[in-house]
Amino acid sequence: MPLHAHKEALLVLEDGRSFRGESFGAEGETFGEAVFSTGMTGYQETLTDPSYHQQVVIMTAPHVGNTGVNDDDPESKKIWVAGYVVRDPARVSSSWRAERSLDDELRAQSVVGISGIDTRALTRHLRERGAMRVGISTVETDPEVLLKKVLASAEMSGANLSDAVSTQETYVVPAVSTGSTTEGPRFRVAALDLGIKEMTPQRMAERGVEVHVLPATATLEDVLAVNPDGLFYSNGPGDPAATTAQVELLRSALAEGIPYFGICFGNQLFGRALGFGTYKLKYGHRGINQPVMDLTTRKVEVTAHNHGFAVDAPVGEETKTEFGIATVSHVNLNDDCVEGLELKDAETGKLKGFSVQYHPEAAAGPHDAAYLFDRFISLMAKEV
Ligand SMILES: NC(=O)CC[C@H](N)C(=O)O
Repeated sequence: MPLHAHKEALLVLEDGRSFRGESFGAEGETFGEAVFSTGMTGYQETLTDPSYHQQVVIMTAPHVGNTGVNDDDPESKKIWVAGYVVRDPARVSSSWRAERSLDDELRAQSVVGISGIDTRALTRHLRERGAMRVGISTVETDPEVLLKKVLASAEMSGANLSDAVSTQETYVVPAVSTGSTTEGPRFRVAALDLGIKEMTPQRMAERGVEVHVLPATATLEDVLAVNPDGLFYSNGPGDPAATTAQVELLRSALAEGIPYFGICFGNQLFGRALGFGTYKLKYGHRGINQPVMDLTTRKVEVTAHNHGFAVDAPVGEETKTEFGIATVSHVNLNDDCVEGLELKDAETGKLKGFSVQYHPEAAAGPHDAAYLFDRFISLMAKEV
């Protein structure tokens, strides 16, 4: 599966810096927020993560596409990245699982990319100046003209993107059978799809949970109609500060005493529901090698991340909220950013809800944080 003969492509950042390379994937023009991912594996999972909607992903690993594309690894039904930047795409796919080449897949899904540019220089630029808008074009050769279009493109700050990625209809992911014919699912969870990855309901289902995945527009009545043992909020694209309806829904659910677990966007919205603010990180965390400390056990996990925003909450302090006592449960050891929250009943000290900014469901790994799904089970079982 050799690469197609490619024409020239141009990448222009919002601050005017430009790179010339070759077209990779589809030809055309695309715009989004330029972000870099440090993952060396799992490019299919990255491409199909709905949280990357409206983001142009730059891979810091220089050689991407080696194992081609298969139909088993995607985290959703399509590629969500707005554009893809790879230093040196693999010319040959080599894996018994490969069904197509990455180049062909990007073309088939009309995803515009660029290769052959100095991705290290581009990454260092973003690390110094911060995430910013970018344009990639195979039709425009004048950087000045492309820059004007970049400056007119949508910004990530203030973006509400949940409806664009969420399911329209509720669907059920059944609990994986335990082998016993009499045993039904252990728990039922209402999961709000803000851009959910397929691995998430899967990780719950294999622990005996029946997952009802609800649209982002679901109301409290929709949640209660599931008669859930727990409420879950997924990862997803956009600015948490621009999301109101889902924060209100979560506050109503907490008032009803429904146990809560949130991942990534679900951590940010939990923070907002508890009264904390959120802010945009300079360049965010994206990759599969971020060190996070669980402040209760002092254990460090190596974790998968994809976030550009974070919760502004005090570390090492208890915050009184109308729902109970909130604390920061996890921090990132690279930049001390809040990576998890916990809510306990003010009188009994029992856990009422928790969330993490990173990805316990991570495919292709690491799996250090998978214990958090067991913790959700314990919470629903009222063991913690
Ligand atoms: N993966 C996610 O859920 C991302 C959350 C949010 N959109 C952010 O960039 O921080």
